[in-house]
Amino acid sequence: MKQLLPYLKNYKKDVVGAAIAILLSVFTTLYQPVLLQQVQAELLVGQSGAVLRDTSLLVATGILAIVSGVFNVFYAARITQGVVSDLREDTYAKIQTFSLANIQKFSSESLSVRLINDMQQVMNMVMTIFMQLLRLPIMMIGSFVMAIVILPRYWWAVFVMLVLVLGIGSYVLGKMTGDFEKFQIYMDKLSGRAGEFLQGVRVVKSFNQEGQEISKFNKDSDDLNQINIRIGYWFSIIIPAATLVSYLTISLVVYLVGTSILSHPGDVTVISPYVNYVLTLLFAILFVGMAMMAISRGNVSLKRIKEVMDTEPDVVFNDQAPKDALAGSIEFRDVSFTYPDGDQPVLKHVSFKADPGQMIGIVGATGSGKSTIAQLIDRLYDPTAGKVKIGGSNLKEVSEEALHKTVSYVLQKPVLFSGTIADNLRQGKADATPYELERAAQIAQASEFIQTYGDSFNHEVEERSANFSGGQKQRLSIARGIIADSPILILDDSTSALDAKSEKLVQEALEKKLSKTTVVMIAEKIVSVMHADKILVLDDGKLVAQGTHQELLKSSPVYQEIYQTQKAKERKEDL
Ligand SMILES: Nc1ncnc2c1ncn2[C@@H]1O[C@H](COP(=O)(O)OP(=O)(O)OP(=O)(O)O)[C@@H](O)[C@H]1O
Repeated sequence: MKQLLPYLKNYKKDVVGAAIAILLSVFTTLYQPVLLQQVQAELLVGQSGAVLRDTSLLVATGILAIVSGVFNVFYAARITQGVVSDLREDTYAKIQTFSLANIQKFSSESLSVRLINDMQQVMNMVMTIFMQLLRLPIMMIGSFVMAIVILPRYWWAVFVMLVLVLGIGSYVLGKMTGDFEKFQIYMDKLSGRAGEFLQGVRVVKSFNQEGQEISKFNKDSDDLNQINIRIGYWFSIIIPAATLVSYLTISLVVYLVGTSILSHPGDVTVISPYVNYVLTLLFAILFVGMAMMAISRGNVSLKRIKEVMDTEPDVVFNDQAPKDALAGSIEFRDVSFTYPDGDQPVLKHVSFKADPGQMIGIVGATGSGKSTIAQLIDRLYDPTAGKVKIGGSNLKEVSEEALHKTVSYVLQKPVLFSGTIADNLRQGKADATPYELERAAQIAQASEFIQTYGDSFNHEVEERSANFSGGQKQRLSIARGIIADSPILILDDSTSALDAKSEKLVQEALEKKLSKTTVVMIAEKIVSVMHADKILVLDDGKLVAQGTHQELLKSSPVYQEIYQTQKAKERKEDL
């Protein structure tokens, strides 16, 4: 809860407004039964002037209760919206500083549940605090004291009732707290499941896996339901049990007052306000129970948000370093790397150099560590051991801006965002001119299909880029990578969905038009990189050979094997 205090400071006036409104509202609630008792007593003795005065006062306190209630809601809502939206923005900004390793540790689904569902729970908690928390203890103590003051002879009845109802409430709340925690964890799981299905919907459909996906989803949904039912079950016990205890107390007191009315005739006027105070006490306790539930639930969520806020980004940039682009050289010096959730190194003592303007090919079996090298060049992760340098500087000493100006990374799986084609290309260079858009599209062999759209670069990309083929998406993401004219361009198997002719055209265009750019080309097929200035051969995380195609054919058995296997396969396909 301490975590919310700095946010509350921005809403001091609203907090004061809410507190004043609550105090007024509590005062009117507790004062009304006293006025009622006075009116009854005055009616019995026929004091019509006093009846009129106190009835008017009763109406006035009623109006005050309504007005203060409205103001209370107004201020509480302003505080809640303000505090939670500030907290949400800060949490989102914090997530933006996370490295891939940070995100992987939480899982992207859990982060989105924390940003949306957990924030909603915190919102309920803050609203409850400013609507109920100050009011309820005063109401509880006030109605308890007033019930004793107006009927002191039976003080023990209301005391026993209080103990019983509080006992039931704290027992039930204790049972529920663990379930709130489980609820949020099941929410993470369920939204992870839904996210995975939606991302892989094509695979699910083509492999006819809908039935299996539905049963997995239903199982997680049932688990969530079970928790919800259990929470509802405890909730359904607390209200009838507490109400029963209160009505038994009232019946007992009415019976006791009835049997002793002759010796205490004044008690007639006490019954109605007494019932009022006992019921106020009951509702105050019930609302405290509900408020405690909202608070305990909100606290669970706040703890989950705090975990995000307290996480230090794994990758920290040097903000003091120059912001200009660096030269296009790359050096790996004895680099080893293990993924945060892995137990085996996926890169082992890798060392190589690339000079500005060179084309570097990286080949190796699937899972040999090719993409990992690319991710280390773009500093998505830091090496576990060794150094990665670009432009002669250790990446740990480079500013984030300089790195992003120097390295352009075209991912293995092309990702486009909803918006127009131009919007997507301009993610590579925000102020790209139409000429630059066209040049990048031509190099990536995307120009031809873009021109088939009447609206050309203004053609809309649908959500998850569903209106483009795999090859078109790859061409557009290559164009986005090219447009910035960065000194280093990484193409991570980025031409795999292109036909052989288009792939060759992209390579020729890259060689001709980006001759000063250091291109790191990761490829499954050797034919895609055989013209590179240097080819790195990876085998199970180790750099087993490096050199030109001709050199490797002579010196590297691994390279020869890959090349011969691929050639044999090609021949078979040609037949
Ligand atoms: N985010 C990750 N977390 C944990 N392990 C990972 C992660 N990404 C990759 N790996 C593991 O690291 C190893 C190297 O993966 P990498 O993606 O670098 O291989 P690759 O040579 O690019 O493979 P491919 O040709 O199939 O793309 C693999 O064993 C893979 O399972």
